[in-house]
Amino acid sequence: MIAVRGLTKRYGDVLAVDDLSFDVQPGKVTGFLGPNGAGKSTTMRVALGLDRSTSGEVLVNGRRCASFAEPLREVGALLDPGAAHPGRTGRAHLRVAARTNGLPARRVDEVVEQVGLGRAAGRRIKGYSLGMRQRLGIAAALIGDPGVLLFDEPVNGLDLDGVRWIRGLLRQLADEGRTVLVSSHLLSEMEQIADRLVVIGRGRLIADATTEHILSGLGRVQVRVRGAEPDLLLAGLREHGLAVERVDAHELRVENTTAEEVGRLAHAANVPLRHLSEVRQSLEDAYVELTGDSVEYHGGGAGRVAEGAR
Ligand SMILES: Nc1ncnc2c1ncn2[C@@H]1O[C@H](COP(=O)(O)OP(=O)(O)OP(=O)(O)O)[C@@H](O)[C@H]1O
Repeated sequence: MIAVRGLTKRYGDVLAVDDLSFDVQPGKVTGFLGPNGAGKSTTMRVALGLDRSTSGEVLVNGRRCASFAEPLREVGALLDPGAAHPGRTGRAHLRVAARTNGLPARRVDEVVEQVGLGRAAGRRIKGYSLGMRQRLGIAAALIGDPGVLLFDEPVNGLDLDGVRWIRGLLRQLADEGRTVLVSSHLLSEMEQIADRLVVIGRGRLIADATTEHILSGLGRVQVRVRGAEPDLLLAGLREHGLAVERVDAHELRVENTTAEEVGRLAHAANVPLRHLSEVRQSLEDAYVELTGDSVEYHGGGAGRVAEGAR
């Protein structure tokens, strides 16, 4: 389990993470979602003890990572697949990781097999494709058989086969009861992988709930309507408590209702209609709106998705 508690991280004038708190539970894939620069990598680096928090803390299994004598047995991470020494072979890279964490040499062969690195393990890392580097990084994350795993944008730059393989692996790791946190800036990717989502923007928490709950709250329906007398129609709809906005001189946009309801109210107000349609906002558009101005949404504003069913 991972517990992020009031985490704040400043780099000079840049507030990268701003009083962030959330839990990551075992047995589930938790997606860590936010636009570029939202603070995902910073949170992960602090969690791993690679960076110090300005205030607050991240606990892994109740302790700070820096306090683990053999950290790879507790927590594995894929942060920067380019970080391995290019002149070493993949196998040598993994041997160093095993040795410094008191792990038996056989773990090297086991993880090479598990990630499908095959014969490439004997080649120098500088000749690796991005996909092979990702697999090597994941092998290093898994080498200590840890209960907690952090993956920072693991599907970046992978082909479809690689993406499918990572999805399957994340699911398997969660099904084995491990705590799995995986970051992405793509809602479409997380939608397919994550059981829960922690959404951040500008370092602050925007949403923390099941993926299903967040998705159902995002793709809202709007009704577009054009009538013979827009002013009369607008007044008639507002009278019934509907949120109505003017799109232009002729068209109105009505939130959180159905075309049928708007048609019924227009009829009651005696306004002939020229156009009536329902538009479902795309999830990606909704996500951009949700994360676009996180300050506006923070603290229970209209766009904030609160905790729902677990
Ligand atoms: N070492 C650093 N020095 C200065 N600023 C930093 C440093 N690391 C991160 N930042 C800044 O902190 C903010 C959060 O960055 P971070 O990399 O954590 O975001 P992210 O959500 O992981 O984004 P991305 O998806 O682009 O990786 C950004 O404004 C970034 O420029």
